[in-house]
Amino acid sequence: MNQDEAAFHTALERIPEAKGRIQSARLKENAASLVVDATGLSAEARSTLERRLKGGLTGIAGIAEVRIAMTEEKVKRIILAVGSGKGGVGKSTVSANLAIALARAGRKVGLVDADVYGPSQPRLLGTSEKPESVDNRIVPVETNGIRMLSLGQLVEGGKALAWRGPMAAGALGQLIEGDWGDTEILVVDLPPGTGDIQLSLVQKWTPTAAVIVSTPQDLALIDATRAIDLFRKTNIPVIGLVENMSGYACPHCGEISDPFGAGGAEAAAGVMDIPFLGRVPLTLTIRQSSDAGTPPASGDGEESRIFQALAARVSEALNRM
Ligand SMILES: Nc1ncnc2c1ncn2[C@@H]1O[C@H](COP(=O)(O)OP(=O)(O)OP(=O)(O)O)[C@@H](O)[C@H]1O
Repeated sequence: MNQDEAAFHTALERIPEAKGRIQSARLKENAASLVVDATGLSAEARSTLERRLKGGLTGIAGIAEVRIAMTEEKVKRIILAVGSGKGGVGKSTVSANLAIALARAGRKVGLVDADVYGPSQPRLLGTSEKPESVDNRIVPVETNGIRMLSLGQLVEGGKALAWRGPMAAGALGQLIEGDWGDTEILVVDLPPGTGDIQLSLVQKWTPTAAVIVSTPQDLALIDATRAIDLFRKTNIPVIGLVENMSGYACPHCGEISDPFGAGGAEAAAGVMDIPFLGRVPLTLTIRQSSDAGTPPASGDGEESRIFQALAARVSEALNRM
């Protein structure tokens, strides 16, 4: 190694961001050529690394030019679709809290709010931060230990969304293909039913698996069956059914009553031959904390434990796939 090469390698070692990422470094005819592993870095972190490398090597004796090639191992990302047959069954609430509970269990989680009719994740997660774009990709906002992008962030607050067909699919694409960095599991909160957004998701991004949320009411379950059919027909494994608003725990005496009946979803899951993932009771805490933008799964109460148990079952099912 000549003197210039030694100075080049010493300068490289002094750039902390480059540690463990340099796959090859050569100095030939005053040009430094680097191959850098950028796996898992966001677009912003990638450009910072590139800047630091150029800055750290420019001006070193024997280096007139710095050439950088970034390589990236494709992160294998799980797309977990959360669907329901009809609206108002608590699909967004379950998606948000499931995503947070998965993150608290150590997974790197992103949440896409694809509900064109009523994007509610910014409110549920208590964030009004607008995402920025870097290199034409939207960078998710970070909140409650997860990353999140919502259709609601793409339009001005209060403006109703009724996107259809190509427009909705285009907007969904911007969210799914956002800069998710090293996110391992992307939870997609779908609109209710089996419309354009569901079809686009299934056709273009082929979710790894789906979870269906239903209430114990018969009507919701009949609708849920349709949502399950859509995934089944397109060969997306349904890892299970969550029964939400199952049993009401009286905040005064603790007595549990079942305004919508009990066990309906579990029985239906059995008939449809899909796993039953568990019950989330109807509680005042879930309603109030969700409306206040402080998701119960981020706290330490009983509700948080319920979502942790749900996340453990979902995680197990994903690990088996
Ligand atoms: N387990 C629960 N206990 C109490 N309230 C709940 C529970 N789950 C959801 N809710 C409340 O029910 C309402 C509807 O929930 P949410 O918005 O999650 O439903 P959704 O199925 O996503 O509806 P939409 O399809 O209309 O977006 C919200 O006010 C929410 O706080």
